[in-house]
Amino acid sequence: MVLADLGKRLTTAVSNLTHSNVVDEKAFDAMIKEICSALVEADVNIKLVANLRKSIKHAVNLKELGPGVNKKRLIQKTVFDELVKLVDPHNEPFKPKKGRPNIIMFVGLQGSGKTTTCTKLARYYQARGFKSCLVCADTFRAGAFDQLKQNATKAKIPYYGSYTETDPVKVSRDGVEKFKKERFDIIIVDTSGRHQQERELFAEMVQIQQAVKPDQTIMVLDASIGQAAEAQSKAFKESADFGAIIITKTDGHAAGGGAISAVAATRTPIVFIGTGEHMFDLERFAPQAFISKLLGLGDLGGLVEHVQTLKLDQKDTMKHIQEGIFTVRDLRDQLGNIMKLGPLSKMAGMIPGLSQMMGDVGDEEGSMKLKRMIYIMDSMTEKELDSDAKCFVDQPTRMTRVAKGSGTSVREVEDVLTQHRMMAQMAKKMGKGMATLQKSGGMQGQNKQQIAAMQRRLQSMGGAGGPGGMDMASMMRALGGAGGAGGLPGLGGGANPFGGMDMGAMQNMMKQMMGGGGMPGMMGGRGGRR
Ligand SMILES: Nc1nc2c(ncn2[C@@H]2O[C@H](COP(=O)(O)OP(=O)(O)OP(=O)(O)O)[C@@H](O)[C@H]2O)c(=O)[nH]1
Repeated sequence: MVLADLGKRLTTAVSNLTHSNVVDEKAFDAMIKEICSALVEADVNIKLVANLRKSIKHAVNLKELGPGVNKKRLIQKTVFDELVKLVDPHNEPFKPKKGRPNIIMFVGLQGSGKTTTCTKLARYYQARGFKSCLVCADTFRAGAFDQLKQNATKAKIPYYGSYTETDPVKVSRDGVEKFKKERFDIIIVDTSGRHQQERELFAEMVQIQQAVKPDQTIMVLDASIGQAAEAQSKAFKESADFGAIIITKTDGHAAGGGAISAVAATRTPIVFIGTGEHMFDLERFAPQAFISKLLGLGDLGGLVEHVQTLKLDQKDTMKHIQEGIFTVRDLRDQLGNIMKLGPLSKMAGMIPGLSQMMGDVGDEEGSMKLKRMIYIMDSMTEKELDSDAKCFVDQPTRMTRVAKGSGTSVREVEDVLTQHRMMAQMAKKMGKGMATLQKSGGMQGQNKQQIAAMQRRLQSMGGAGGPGGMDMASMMRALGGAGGAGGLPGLGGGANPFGGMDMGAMQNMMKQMMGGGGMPGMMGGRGGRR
């Protein structure tokens, strides 16, 4: 059972209850039982599961709930909150600062994914404007330096290592000194893994720590070890003290849930999780976002963060949305950006409900559909692209022309225009939300702050790639005018996770984009723009 299956089981347990007509003790107990057995099967510690069970039962006392209380909502929210608590280490990790050397040392067993993760992390910081580099202090395993070199070259990260020097302490010291002189912001030192039993391994780690004086030592753990993560981290902690953990290979194992909760219980911050073999498959770990994604509720904050990393040009669109406008060109630019973002299946997990909707639509089919939409818009005139698309309603022959030019059908052109209309409606709502907030800002200091924060966020979406993850979810919630936590978005099926935002329309649009039944026999010749 992979982690996604655990998520599905948890989601099904809750939605079985929330979709049933009667929410009584029996149905509630059945839901808790299913949640607990799913967690135990995912190797979550039995004591932690028992605590979660107790907390949910305590928070939702069906007998004492007044008639005005929305039971389903309360249950959804409680389950969500308790799952978040389960994986929350309640501890802030070290945050690197620009303009000074931040030395990060990696420790962990052989094969845990250390070398791969070092490069992923260097690339992560590089993309955020930190001058990053790698030092290979694994002189034990033949080929370790070559592996790091290969990864670093692919990711365009400067590296240091030696084929002849056998003392890892010397190599790490020399590498760090060299990169310090060259004013690197992030210097990552990869160490040897060998085997846990080897005393020399731990002694070596301590010596390297003393030589390079890391600002942060990160331990890398393979998710498949499940709750054994606790014992393994203890063994390492006793020798080479570390400040944070990265759990790798969470893409392949439900036991990742066990590993994450086991580590969280020790209050050691989990800084990132590895979600695949690719360079981009590293996600900042945030308990709420993690649970949200696990339950198929998406991670819009993560999505925006990902977009920022890629420095996509969003300036015009964001400016338009602030003004409540959304042109056809905006849609074209956004679809073009989606194409740059990587496999659709990965992106889909970040958009609430989308991965369930995509169902069996593969990455290839999905991206072909997106490409055809882009071909359609590339066959429009400049004027049409910058319009609100009303010209197509006034003159339907335009659709025939565009269909011909792009090698698609009029039906497909209509679909694109329908999708544009949905986005335009959303933009209008967001624009109104901004205007309302701006108006009321004079009365309440809090609103002023909200607007300033929102404007900063909108600006940062414009490709500036500023540091700090953007909380798109709270922005949307604010724009939608919904106060409070808003329960457990989406789990109930028709729930509107962002207050006034029309997420249903957005989901609909994505559904059509990804799974609209394919378009037989047309391979989309690129029509010329007139
Ligand atoms: N699926 C998946 N594979 C990963 C992930 N992280 C690393 N791997 C793979 O795990 C394997 C081992 O990774 P390495 O980086 O060589 O492990 P290491 O800990 O550096 O091993 P030593 O250098 O021998 O100490 C490689 O095949 C990686 O591609 C991940 O998040 N998901």
